[in-house]
Amino acid sequence: MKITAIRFAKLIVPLITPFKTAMRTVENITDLVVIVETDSGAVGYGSAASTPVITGDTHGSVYFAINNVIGPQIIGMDVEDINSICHKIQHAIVANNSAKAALEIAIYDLWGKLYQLPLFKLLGGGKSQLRTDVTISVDHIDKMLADANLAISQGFDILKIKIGTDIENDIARVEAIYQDVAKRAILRLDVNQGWTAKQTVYAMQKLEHLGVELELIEQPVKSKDIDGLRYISQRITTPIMADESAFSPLQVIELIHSGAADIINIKLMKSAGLSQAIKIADLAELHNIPCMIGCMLEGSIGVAAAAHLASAKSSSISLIDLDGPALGKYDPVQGGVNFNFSHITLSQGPGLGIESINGLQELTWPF
Ligand SMILES: C[C@H](N)C(=O)N[C@@H](CCC(=O)O)C(=O)O
Ligand SMILES: [Mg+2]
Repeated sequence: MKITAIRFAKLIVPLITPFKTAMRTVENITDLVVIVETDSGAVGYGSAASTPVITGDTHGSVYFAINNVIGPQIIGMDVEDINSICHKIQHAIVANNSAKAALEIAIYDLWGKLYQLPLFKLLGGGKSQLRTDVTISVDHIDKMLADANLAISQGFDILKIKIGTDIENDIARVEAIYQDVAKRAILRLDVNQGWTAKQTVYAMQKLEHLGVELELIEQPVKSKDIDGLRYISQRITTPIMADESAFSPLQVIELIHSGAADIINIKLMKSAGLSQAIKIADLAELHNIPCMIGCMLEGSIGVAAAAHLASAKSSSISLIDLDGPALGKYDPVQGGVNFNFSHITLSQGPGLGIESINGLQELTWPF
C-alpha cells in the first residue's frame, strides 16, 4: 500500500456552548483534515487543531508544512514501513507538531486498513469502551454552576474546571462548584498557565484549608516555568499535572527527573503524533508516573486516534480528557469512534474505523 497523494479539507462543527479557558475563547470546532491516498484505493484520515497560543501551529502552517515540506518526502513510501514513515515525518522539519500529528494519524489509520484491524488492536489491544471527563469553561460562577449541574445530569462524573483568569475569583469559583457538586463528581482544575507559582501555593493552601478536595491541578504556571512547577509540588499535596510544559518525550523526562510534575497530559497535537505519544506513555510508565490522554478543542478524527492510544496504553494512561467531540452540536464523522457524553466506544472497523465524513470543504492554498 503505497502513498500516492495528500489532500486537505476543513471541517467546522459549532459548539453547544463557547469553550473558554484562561488562554482563549472558541465557538466552533475547526479541524484541518488531512486525507492520505494510496495506490490500493484506501485513504487515511488525520486532523489538526489550530492552537497558536499553545502549539504555535495554525491551519495555514499545518497545510504548508505537510504540503510543501513533509508530504513530498513520504510520497511513494509503503504503509507497511510505518516506523520509517514516522521517522521521516518527525525529522523532515523542526517543530510543526500539529502537522506531524495530523499526518501520523492518517498513516496509522492506513496501517489499520492494511492489516484490516482496528488501531487499538494493532497497538497491543485494549478495551473498546472508555469514559471521559468534561470541561466546564471559565465563566461567571452562576454559569459554571449551571454547566456543572447539566454535565452531571448528562452522566459525567468527572469535571475539568477551567480557571486562571484572576486568582480570587478562581478560588471563589472552585469553592462554589465544590460545595454544590462534591458528592456527585470528582473535580480536576485546569489553570491553563494563568497563575504564578506563589499564587498557586496561596490558592491551593486556601482551598485545602476550606476542605476542598481536588483530584489534580493542571498546568498552573507558564509552560516554560519548570522551576515554578517544582516549587509548587514541594508545597501542596494535590497532584500537579503538566500539560503545556509537556510536549516531547525529552521534556517529559526532564519533568519527571526534576520532580516538577506528578502526572503528564499527553496530547497528539503536542507530542507530534502517535509515535512520540507512545514513547511518552512508555517512559512515564517506567517511572511510575500516570498519564492523562487529552485533546485540544478538536473533533472526532484526531480524538479517535487518541482514544485508540488510550485503550492500548491503559497501563500508563489512567486519566481521560477526550471531550472535544462531545462539546460539538453534532459529529460529522460516521463509523469511527462514538462519543456519547462521557461514553467513548471504539469501532471494530479497520484503523480509526471512519466510514464517511459529512461537510468536508476541500482546501487548496491560499485559503
Ligand atoms: C478540550 C480539552 N478538555 C481541553 O481542555 N484541552 C486543552 C485546551 C485546548 C484548547 O484550548 O483547544 C487543555 O488545556 O487541556
Ligand atoms: Mg490543559
